Order: sequence, then structure tokens, then C-alpha cells
Amino acid sequence: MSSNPDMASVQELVKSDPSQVPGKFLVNRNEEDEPKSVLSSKIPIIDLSLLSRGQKEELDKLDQACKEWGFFQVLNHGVAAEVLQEMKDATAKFFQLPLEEKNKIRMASGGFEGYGQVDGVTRGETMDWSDQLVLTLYPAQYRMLNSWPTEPEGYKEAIEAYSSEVKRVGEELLRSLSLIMGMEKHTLLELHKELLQTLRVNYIPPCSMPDKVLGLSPHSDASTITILMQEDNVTRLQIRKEGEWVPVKPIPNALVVNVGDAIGIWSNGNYKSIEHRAVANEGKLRISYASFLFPHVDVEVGPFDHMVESSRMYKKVKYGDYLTTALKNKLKGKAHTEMAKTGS
Ligand SMILES: O=C(O)CCC(=O)C(=O)O
Ligand SMILES: [Fe+2]
Repeated sequence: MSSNPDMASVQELVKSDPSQVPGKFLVNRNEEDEPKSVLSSKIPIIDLSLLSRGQKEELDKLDQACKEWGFFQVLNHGVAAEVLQEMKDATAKFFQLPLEEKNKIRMASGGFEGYGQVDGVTRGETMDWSDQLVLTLYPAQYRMLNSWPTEPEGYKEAIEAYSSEVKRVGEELLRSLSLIMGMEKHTLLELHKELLQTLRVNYIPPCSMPDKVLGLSPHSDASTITILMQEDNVTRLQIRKEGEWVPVKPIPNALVVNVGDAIGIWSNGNYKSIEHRAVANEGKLRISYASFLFPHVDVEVGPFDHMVESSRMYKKVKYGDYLTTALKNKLKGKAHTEMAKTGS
């Protein structure tokens, strides 16, 4: 992801002329590409409090969810509703600030943090119908504080409060994942050397031609896991299940979790890091909050021997190299995963 400082934000574009959709945003979407909602209600729901107690049935459910879906919604995660709400309220206020104000923390060209857009046009690709705010949260010493919003008042604190809760939930999930992957509770976390956490806020404005654009192009996440907060009552996230797009209907106060590529590789593909995308809609703005948890760049990620049944689907890759490839291939389906495949 890189950002062109001269490019107006999608939000500004809509503000100046809601009927206008420049060609660089137009994508070809055909009939098969349209979502089928029949499977929506089947997306697994996991109770974190049961996982934390080590309840066998819930762990089995998590195992199934990772194998069959790679996506699940988490309830009883213990994050206070106010913490979620304050994050949403402060973020809404941030995006309402004038462009000059948001531009104070504009993502540098070729950089990854701050306020900006996913710019694919320079690579001959279409652009996503969204603006972003990207920040590194943990380890705290990696924070680039000059990319952090100084307004609205209390936003930094809201981000911090929300993210420290996401970290707790993430670590809890990684302990359960470690168990269902046949290891000690702490093994997976230890393998990370350092657990990194980045936040991407996705701002998808309404669009007069919602079927002709994508809020976020199809991609799988390069992370270990991703923890996503959606808005209630706005369904925009779709996940690819057996070739079909399945909408993920928000459950109030639930967190959506997906298996990222690192777990996909460690589990030799037993756990699915699946493609997902976000669509726009004519009437309503939608903001989402994706927290990516991932290992230190020096960590070698390869299939665990005990999870390889017949053939090894992936080779060992240095996570930093993998991440760089993923960032360069930004949101191009699963193209970036090729580098870790055996035979590549
Ligand atoms: O907006 C969403 O629901 C999905 C966000 C996402 O996939 C991402 O930021 O990687
Ligand atoms: Fe994603």
C-alpha cells in the first residue's frame, strides 16, 4: 500500500460530487461475483470465555471453524461495549475533520502508516473505494507517534483502550489456537518472538454505483490472525467460501476473527486463510476496524511437522520477506501466498 499525497480522498470525492465515480475505481463484477447469503447464518460463533476456560467442545468448535471457514465471530470476549463505542465515535469524528487536518498525518509515499488510500493505479490496477487510517500499536516502542491523529480529543486514548483489549483477546485466541494445533498453550505466542499489532481503519463512503466498485478488493490477510470490529446493521464484508461470496452479518458487539496466512502456513493449509472483500453501498457510509496480529520479521514460518499429513504445501519463509511481498501485492487475492508454496 502506498499513498499519493496529491490524490483526493474518496471521502472528499463523494463530498464534492456524489454522482461521480472516476474510471480508476471501476471494476468488472459479473453475475457469479454477486454474494449468496444462504450460508451467512452458518458462519461459526465462538464463545471466548469458554475457550479461556479450556472447554473441550468450544476448542473443537474453533478447530472446525478454522478448517471449514477460516472466519468466525467471537462473543463473550469481555471487551466493554463502551470501549467499542468510544472507538467508533472518535473515529467518526476523526473522518469528519477537514482534509487539511487529516493530511497532517498523511501516509508518506511508499509508507504504510497514517491517513491515506490504497493506491493501485500506479501499478495499472483499479483503486478501492475507501480511505484508511493505519497505525502500529504493539510493541508500543514501534509506534510512530507522528502518524497518530491528535484530534479529536480523546481519540488516542480510545485507540489505546480498544487496542489493548484486542491484544488481550488476540493472545487468548492464540493460546487456544496453539492447543488445537496440538501444542502447548504458550508455544504459538512464543514462536512470534514479539507479537506485533497493527490497526487499519477502513472508511468506505457511499457510492452512486456500488456494483461497479469495491471498498476493499479481494485479499487474504498476511497476519497470524485478524480481529475485526464491524458496525452494527451494515453488512459489507464478504468472504469467499467454495467460490461464492458470503456476507458476514454483524452481530452487535461481536468481533469477527479470521485466520491469516501465517496460521495457514504453520498449519500446512489445514486452517484456511480465505479471501474476503468489502463492498460499498449507495446509501450508507461504513467504517471497519481491522487489527492484524503477526510475528516478528525475523521469524521463520513453515508448516509444523506434526500438521503435515502427506505433502508439504508450504516451505519455510522469513516472515519479514513474506510481509514485504504481501504489502507489494496489496489486495490482489492470494497472489502473495505463492512465494511460500512448495515448488515456487
Ligand atoms: O472492512 C472489512 O470488513 C474488511 C477489512 C479487511 O479485510 C482488512 O482491513 O484487511
Ligand atoms: Fe482483510
